[in-house]
Amino acid sequence: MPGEPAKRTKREAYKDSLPTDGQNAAFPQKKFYRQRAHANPFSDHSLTYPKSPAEMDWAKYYPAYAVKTEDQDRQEKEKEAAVESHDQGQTSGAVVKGITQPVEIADIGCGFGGLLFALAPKFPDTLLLGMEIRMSVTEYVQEKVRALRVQNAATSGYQNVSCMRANTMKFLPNFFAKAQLSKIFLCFPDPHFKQRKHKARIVSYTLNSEYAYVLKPGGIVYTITDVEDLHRWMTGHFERHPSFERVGEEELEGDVCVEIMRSETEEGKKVERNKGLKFVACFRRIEDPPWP
Ligand SMILES: C[S@@+](CC[C@H](N)C(=O)[O-])C[C@H]1O[C@@H](n2cnc3c(N)ncnc32)[C@H](O)[C@@H]1O
Repeated sequence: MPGEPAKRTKREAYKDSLPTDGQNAAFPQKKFYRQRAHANPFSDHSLTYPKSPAEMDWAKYYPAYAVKTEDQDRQEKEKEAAVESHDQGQTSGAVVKGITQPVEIADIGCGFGGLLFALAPKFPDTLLLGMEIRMSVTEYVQEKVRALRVQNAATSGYQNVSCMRANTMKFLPNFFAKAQLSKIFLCFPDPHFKQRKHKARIVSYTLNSEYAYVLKPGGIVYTITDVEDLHRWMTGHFERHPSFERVGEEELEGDVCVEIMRSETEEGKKVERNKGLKFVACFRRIEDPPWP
């Protein structure tokens, strides 16, 4: 495309100009991280992912939670046991490598991270992870996490939030063990309007089974969209799934996550500006789903 090389050069120049000492407190400039809206979830993005959740080294994402050397032996043993039970098809449990506690909140398709940055101070003792397929967008969130950690060094703020590049449609169970997560957010997922593109939607019966697998019983999937057809699609697929029940309106009113999801996501703000509608639906992971 005409103009592309110049744009790339500016982006590269900006990135090269960033200080490398890790102490830069300035927020990244979004304009240098914008990327075309859709990445194909079926193409090979040469993504790296662990063979199993027990193989994943989380320390670089949450350095303040890195395990001390004396705990490493114990963790290695737990990891070996977990890998063994995973290979045998048993429950692996939320054994994590490199950090002291597992990630519990996942924002799938986190975009520029607005939800994560608003949730992190509300859940200071919980680890939150954004997962995003677009490389530049992931880099933006990672840079912003780094800047927020520098700005909040005195209070250790934002050490509990991180972001990784991942295609969750392909690799979610590689990162999370059975019953590890307490909340999953699916905020303003790409609508993929055309019928032949519906298979790229991040809600489907099969993907819902993966969400059910990584969620604790009682854990919640939060969904929000401005596309009514997609809202009906998501609601239909979750309501039909035996592992989920819909959370009632009354309960949602008192949930701070719903409030944040409506107001703090980039897409939510855009819809607000355009005076559009927002459809919210949440689903609880049932403890003992009925046998079909
Ligand atoms: C419309 S944006 C919404 C961003 C953000 N959640 C918000 O509400 O502002 C959808 C995001 O999901 C990401 N995405 C789509 N498919 C994905 C996948 N399979 N794995 C990870 N991220 C994905 C896209 O790259 C995009 O950033």
